[in-house]
Amino acid sequence: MTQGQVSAFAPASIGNVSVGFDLLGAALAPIDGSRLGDEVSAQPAAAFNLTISGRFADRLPGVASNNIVAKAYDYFHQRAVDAGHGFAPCALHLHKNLPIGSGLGSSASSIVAALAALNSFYGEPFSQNELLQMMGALEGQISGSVHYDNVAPAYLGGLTLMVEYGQTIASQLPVFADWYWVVCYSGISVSTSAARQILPAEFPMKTLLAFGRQLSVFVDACHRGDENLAAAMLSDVVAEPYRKSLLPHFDQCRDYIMANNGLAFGISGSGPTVFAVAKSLADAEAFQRYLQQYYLQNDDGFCHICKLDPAGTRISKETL
Ligand SMILES: Nc1ncnc2c1ncn2[C@@H]1O[C@H](COP(=O)(O)OP(=O)(O)O)[C@@H](O)[C@H]1O
Ligand SMILES: N[C@@H](CCOP(=O)(O)O)C(=O)O
Repeated sequence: MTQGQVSAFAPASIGNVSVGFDLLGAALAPIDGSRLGDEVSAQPAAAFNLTISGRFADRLPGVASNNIVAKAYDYFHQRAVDAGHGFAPCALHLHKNLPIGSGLGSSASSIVAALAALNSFYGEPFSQNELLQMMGALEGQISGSVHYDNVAPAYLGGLTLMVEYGQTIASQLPVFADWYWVVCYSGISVSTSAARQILPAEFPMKTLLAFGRQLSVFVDACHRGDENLAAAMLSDVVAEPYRKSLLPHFDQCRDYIMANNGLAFGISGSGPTVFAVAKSLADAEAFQRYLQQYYLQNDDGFCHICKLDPAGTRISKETL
C-alpha cells in the first residue's frame, strides 16, 4: 500500500464510434488542453470514505454508497481478499467532470479512474486485463449488460477494438492522426440503460450483413491507412435509426456536417452527445460553431474539438 496519495485521471470516450456497436471505442483529448474526464484519488485512512467535487458532482446519487466509485471500492476489496491479498482501508475522492447520462462514458470514466487508482495504491495486485474485466463488470451493473467500449478506451487510450477472446479484452487500432473529433453534449441526459432497451432484440439479415461489412472494412482500412475508405464506413445501422429520435436536431446537424466536408457524424455512445469527424482544424471549428448554435439545449451543454487520446488513464503519486 502506498503511503501517500495516488490519483488516476480517465478520459471521456466515444462508445460504438458508429460502426462498432459495443465493439469499438475512442478516448478523447480536447485540443485546448482541458481535462475532459473524471479523476479519483486514494489516500490512507482508518476507514473507507468517499468525497465528491466537480462540475457535475451534484447530479450524482445523493447517497455516496450508491456511487459507482463506492461500488468499485467494495468490488476491488472483495476481489483482493479473494485473491489472498492483504487490504487496509483507504479514502477516495472523486472529481466529477463529466455529465451523467451524456454519452461520453461518464460512468466508465469514474469506474476506470477508481479501479486504476486503487490498483496503483495497493501495489498493482491485478494485471491490466484483470482490471479491465473488473471495469466491464461494474459498467454492466449500470447499463444492464457488460460492454467494454467505454472502459477499454478510457483505460488504454486510442481507438480500441473489443477482442474478448482468451485473456485479451481489447486491442488498439492504428488511428488517422490528422482527424479532429468534435464532440457536442447537448446538455440533456439520456440513460444508457433506457437507450439500450429501445433497441430491437433481433435485426434483419440485411442489417447484420451491413454491420459486419462496415466494421470489418473499417478495421482493415485503419490498418492500411486508407482514410477515405475508413471514413466512408463510419455510419451506424444498429443503434442510430432508433436512438436519433431521442436527439433533437440530429438530422439537421448531420446534413450540415456532411454537406461541409465532414468525414462522419454520429451518436457518441447512447447519446445525447454527437461527434463529427473533420480533416482540418478550420472544418472542426466550423462544426463546433454550428453545433454550439443548433445542437446545444441548455447551459450544461458544451462542445470540444478533440484528438484521440493515445495515453488513456494517467496515474500520479504524491508521497507523504
Ligand atoms: N460516478 C458516477 N458517474 C456517473 N454515473 C454514476 C456514478 N455513480 C453512479 N452513477 C449512476 O449511474 C448511472 C449512469 O447512467 P448512464 O446513463 O450509464 O451514464 P453514462 O452514459 O454517462 O455513463 C446514473 O443513474 C448515475 O446516477
Ligand atoms: N455501446 C454502448 C455505449 C454506451 O456509452 P455511454 O457513454 O452512453 O454510456 C451503447 O451504445 O449502449
